[in-house]
Amino acid sequence: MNSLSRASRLLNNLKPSAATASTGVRSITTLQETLAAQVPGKQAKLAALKKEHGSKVIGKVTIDQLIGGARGVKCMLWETSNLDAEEGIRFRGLTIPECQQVLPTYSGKAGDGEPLLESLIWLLLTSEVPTKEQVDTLTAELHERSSKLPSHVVPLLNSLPKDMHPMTQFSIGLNAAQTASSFAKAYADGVPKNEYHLYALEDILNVFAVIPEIAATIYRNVYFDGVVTKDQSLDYSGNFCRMLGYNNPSFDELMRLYLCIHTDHEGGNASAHTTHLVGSTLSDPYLSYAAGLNALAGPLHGLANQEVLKWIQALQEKFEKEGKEVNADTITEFAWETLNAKKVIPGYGHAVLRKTDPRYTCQREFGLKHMPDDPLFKIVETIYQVMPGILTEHGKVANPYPNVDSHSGVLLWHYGFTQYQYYTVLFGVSRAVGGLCQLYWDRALGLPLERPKSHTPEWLESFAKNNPDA
Ligand SMILES: CC(=O)SCCNC(=O)CCNC(=O)[C@H](O)C(C)(C)COP(=O)(O)OP(=O)(O)OC[C@H]1O[C@@H](n2cnc3c(N)ncnc32)[C@H](O)[C@@H]1OP(=O)(O)O
Ligand SMILES: O=C([O-])CC(=O)C(=O)O
Repeated sequence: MNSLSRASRLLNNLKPSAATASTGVRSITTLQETLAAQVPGKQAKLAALKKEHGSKVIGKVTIDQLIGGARGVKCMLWETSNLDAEEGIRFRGLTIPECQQVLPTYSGKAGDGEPLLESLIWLLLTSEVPTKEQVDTLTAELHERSSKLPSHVVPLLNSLPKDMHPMTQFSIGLNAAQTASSFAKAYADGVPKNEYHLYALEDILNVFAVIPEIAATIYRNVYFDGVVTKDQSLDYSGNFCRMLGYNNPSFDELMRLYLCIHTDHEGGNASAHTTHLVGSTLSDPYLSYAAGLNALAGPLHGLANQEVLKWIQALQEKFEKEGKEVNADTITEFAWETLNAKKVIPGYGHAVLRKTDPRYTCQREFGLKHMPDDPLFKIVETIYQVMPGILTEHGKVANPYPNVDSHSGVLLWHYGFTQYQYYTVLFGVSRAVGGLCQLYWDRALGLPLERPKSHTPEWLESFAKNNPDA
């Protein structure tokens, strides 16, 4: 088969069945059609930018930055979101409150409830705010694609030791699902590079579709009976909640909010960057995002949400034993013990943000609305009152304010979701969306292998010696 007919066959396969009504008349523009219309223009724009301005200097790099984890070094193209140190994240230009105002919700009315994850997938991929009808077609398509989880994955997950960390299991599960990759097959078959994005999109939508079952199987296996029950009459998040074993409309709303706000945080964060880096080698989207999951599993990144709960549990345990109340004074005492032991306060600080994370703020607002009297919610509120002052006094931290991980666990705990070792898996279900929507554009724009330059300490010493005024 020549590559043109293969590509047009793929495009036909990609059209969601729900987009064509039972009459066979297509009434709305599908996700694939929207993207197909955008790709040539975006490719041309990027080529023009490179041609006209490619040699312009946008920054310098100091030795501090080279040693210090490349903070602030501008070296990555990222379409889907942008992070401002003061304001926080914007998804395709929209802040979180703006997304909450304009994106379709479960009730169908924007602003009435939390946005659907499918709305955000559409927004991040296309930069357009979808209609509820468009979102519904995507929900139906993802439900249909969920059958593409290879049959060996659940038995493999069932065979894993229950005490293996849920993130390790998640990574194994997604790596194992890679046998279904269309991208890997297409590459092996020798498709031309201008078609890579078509196969990448196929894989990306399939990853979105199958990861709830991987994640839910891990949860049900490790903590319960291993039984996963779907309800595909619901949206992506609602169905995921049923698969996890939760059936509470308020928890469904929390999960919609949770899954939307954790999706994307521009390109430099470790999980997104890893996905982008691994994808740049033309590893397929399954392998690329499995690598991203391994980055998310680190305690300075996504694992911090479990560490926050662990920290609060240890705090409660200590003062209960001592017969003391958990209040501003005891929290301050415990925070100083942590800092003096040269450990971090989980959920505080950030590599880019210099103000309270708006993802913290919207979760706090959810808490104020749904659980203002919850004892753990109140502890988090008290921590928020004292911690910025403590960290400022400590004097090392560039940002003394809370990040997203500081609040997420407490909200889950309120609904009885107390298995905090699992929390980062939920983060991983959401982060797939940001990392992989960008990976689609990486391939559509033909971005090259990522390969920055490193230097030895000897080179740096000699550079510094020979360039006293640099
Ligand atoms: C989804 C996310 O990934 S959000 C981040 C989740 N991670 C956490 O919440 C873990 C706690 N926070 C941290 O460890 C850090 O703030 C990070 C990793 C998020 C950012 O790291 P950096 O950009 O290096 O932070 P910063 O420039 O403020 O670090 C300066 C010093 O303050 C320390 N510091 C930063 N945050 C904290 C904190 N919460 N508690 C104690 N010390 C801290 C750093 O360890 C560093 O110490 P060092 O000079 O001895 O190495
Ligand atoms: O931006 C970062 O470095 C970390 C973070 O908050 C995220 O990835 O969500």
